[in-house]
Amino acid sequence: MELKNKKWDLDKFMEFRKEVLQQWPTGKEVDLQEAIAYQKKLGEEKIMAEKLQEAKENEETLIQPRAGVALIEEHIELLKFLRDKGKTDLLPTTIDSYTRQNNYKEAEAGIKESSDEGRSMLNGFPAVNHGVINCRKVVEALDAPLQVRHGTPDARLLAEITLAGGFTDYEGGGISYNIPYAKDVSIEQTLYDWQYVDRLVGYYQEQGVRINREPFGPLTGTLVPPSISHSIAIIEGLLAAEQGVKNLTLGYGQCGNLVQDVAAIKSLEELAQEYLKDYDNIMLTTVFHQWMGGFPQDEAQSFGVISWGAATAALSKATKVIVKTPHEALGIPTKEANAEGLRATKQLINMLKNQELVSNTKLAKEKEMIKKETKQILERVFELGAGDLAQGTVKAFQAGVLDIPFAPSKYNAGNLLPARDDNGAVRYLNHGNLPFSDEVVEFNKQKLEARGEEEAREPSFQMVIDDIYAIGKGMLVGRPR
Ligand SMILES: CC[C@H]1O[C@@H](n2cnc3c(N)ncnc32)[C@H](O)[C@@H]1O
Repeated sequence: MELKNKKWDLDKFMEFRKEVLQQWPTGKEVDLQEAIAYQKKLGEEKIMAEKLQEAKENEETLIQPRAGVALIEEHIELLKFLRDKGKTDLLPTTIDSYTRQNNYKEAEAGIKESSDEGRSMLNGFPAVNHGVINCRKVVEALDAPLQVRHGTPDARLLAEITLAGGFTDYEGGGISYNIPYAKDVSIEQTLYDWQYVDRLVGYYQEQGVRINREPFGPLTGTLVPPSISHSIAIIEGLLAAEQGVKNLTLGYGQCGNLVQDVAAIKSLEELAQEYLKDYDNIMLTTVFHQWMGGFPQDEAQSFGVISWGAATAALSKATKVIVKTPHEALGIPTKEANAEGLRATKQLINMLKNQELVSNTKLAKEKEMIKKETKQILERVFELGAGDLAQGTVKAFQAGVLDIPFAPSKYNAGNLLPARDDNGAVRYLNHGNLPFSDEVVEFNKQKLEARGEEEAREPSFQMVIDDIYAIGKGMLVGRPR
């Protein structure tokens, strides 16, 4: 495998497809030309890029849940419920964990078990096993765009089947679905495999079919500083654009301090436009994920966290918000709980329509620092790759120049330690090998020292631990007992 950030030529891509489509019998159902014709016949209400572009133009924030169950009819019923009772604008199909590990045999067993038990024995929809025809049943039963949400390092066959099946948006990327999800999968391998996915989307695009791509913004979802998630999002966006992707949603996971989170979404959009300027006609949107870390057990408190995420998404003017449920601390939500999270979110989005956070010096300062940190990271990534972003990314992880907090992957340095400052904004307690200027290091240090003074304790690893549990315990900043 020779990894470089260069658009795959068609012959190479078509050669690889033969091997990918043999990985499971349903691969035989994929006929690319037929699939393109099928996609072109879809009603506009099913095209994600259309809905996102319209929302962006109207400065609306659309809402979308996560949802997926094992069997087809039940999955359709669930999604219809979320449309009717949850008033969701956009639909997901969350894929089960076996499929995410390419373990289609176990997924098959799970389908049978679910049908025997009369309830979902998988934590998502096993789209590869169901195949193209059955994916189309789901798409045709609903009146909204469907996006594949998962966490799959090798997502090539899943992409082939779901795109041929009429899904119009595909989440993930070679970093964002590897480092936070896998222990021992090389970055070189997943960057390469995701070039295949993006080349497939680029091929649909060149045939006139708009498929949207959404790198997974939140990463480990635990105190990830904005400049880290922005660096990964922009790298995955650039790698996708090189393969011909034109419709991109870049994402960010809520940290919890309003000014920092609004600054994060606005800086993400501005940075992405800057870095993507050499690619024509990119339709860029943003997604804000409601808090991805530990939730309170108490449902009323959970609605507080959900509403805070909804308010922040609206004030940041993100194109869409991914919604949590009051069952977050318990596990997979019931369809009722899922719909409640959506209705609570929609209430806030509606109440905050046409309102915006007053631009002030604090917001400007946060944007400035996020941009500085992100640019300093990306500049080094390009240097390490001698101008090749894919090579630079591999080398940056080896050097700890890219480093995602609390990631399970052995390819992640894990030197970085984030902690909240006195206002709850996420700062670098230890920036590891991130290539930050003295000014940036000093800025983060001072913010944490100010908290230390308030709490009469030195900034320390204990703060990190306290912050990880804080929201679950009803706080934002993990104050000492
Ligand atoms: C990324 C993790 C998030 O995805 C959610 N999730 C994972 N699988 C499902 C599922 N099958 N239905 C609804 N939500 C789900 C989980 O509750 C958590 O909020």
